[in-house]
Amino acid sequence: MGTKLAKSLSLAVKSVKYTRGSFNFPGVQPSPHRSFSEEVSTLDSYFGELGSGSKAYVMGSPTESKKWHVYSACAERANRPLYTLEMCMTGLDKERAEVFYKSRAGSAAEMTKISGIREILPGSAICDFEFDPCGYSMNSIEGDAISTIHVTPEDGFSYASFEAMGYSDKEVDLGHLVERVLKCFRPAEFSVAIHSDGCVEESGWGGPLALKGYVCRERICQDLGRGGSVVYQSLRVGGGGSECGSPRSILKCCWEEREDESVE
Ligand SMILES: C[S@@+](CC[C@H](N)C(=O)[O-])C[C@H]1O[C@@H](n2cnc3c(N)ncnc32)[C@H](O)[C@@H]1O
Repeated sequence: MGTKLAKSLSLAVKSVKYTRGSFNFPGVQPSPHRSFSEEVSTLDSYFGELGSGSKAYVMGSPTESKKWHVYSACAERANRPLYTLEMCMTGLDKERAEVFYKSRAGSAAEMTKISGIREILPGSAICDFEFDPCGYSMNSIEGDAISTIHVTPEDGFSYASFEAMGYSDKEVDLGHLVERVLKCFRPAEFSVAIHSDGCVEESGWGGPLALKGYVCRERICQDLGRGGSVVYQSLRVGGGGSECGSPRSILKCCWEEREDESVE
């Protein structure tokens, strides 16, 4: 995998990060995605010896069904902090989701425009793609920064993801960026995970998100050693937020512990 490819190019792997939310349908995932423990074992077979070893966490309190999974292995700290923003959105507003049906918008370019996606990062160059009969993906680039969006608009299991890497707290206001993304999809629930090679919590992107119409369910900060840090926040429409939980380390000996990844 990555290590072999790097060696064939006379390069060495410096750092590895694998993250994901909770699967909507955990029971139908193929190997090695049947559990996070299995994913970690597979990743460790390639990267487990990198630096001082890997770190793996399931972030989210026991009362929350949705978790954030993080695997990190790092040989050395990066010279400058690189920020990654990941948003997972479920329960998309039906009207907003309809935009991603070919019957409604004929082309990917049209979907990009009428959904509001074009306004999220206005300076970026977008390569978009529409699926038949529905669904949408785009990749974009802006200088050193990239972003990507994938939309599954089907009612009952609608989902959209937004990921951006290379933008920083100095140039982009996180609250405004997240608001522009939310405007496109109006999800009932969503999470925001920010990773940086430095300390996210002390950066301009590390504070609690205050977004009109949404309440925070939980907010968790996790240090990843040489791998930097992650701030994970989970929000939902309206009231009824829950208390913040603590991250649960599943390092090494604890991997066989089964986690309940099902989503109600
Ligand atoms: C945005 S795509 C997922 C893209 C993602 N990069 C992937 O490869 O899984 C998911 C949406 O496209 C629709 N779709 C239609 N044809 C598809 C295909 N051949 N492969 C994946 N999704 C497809 C799905 O029903 C869903 O609404």
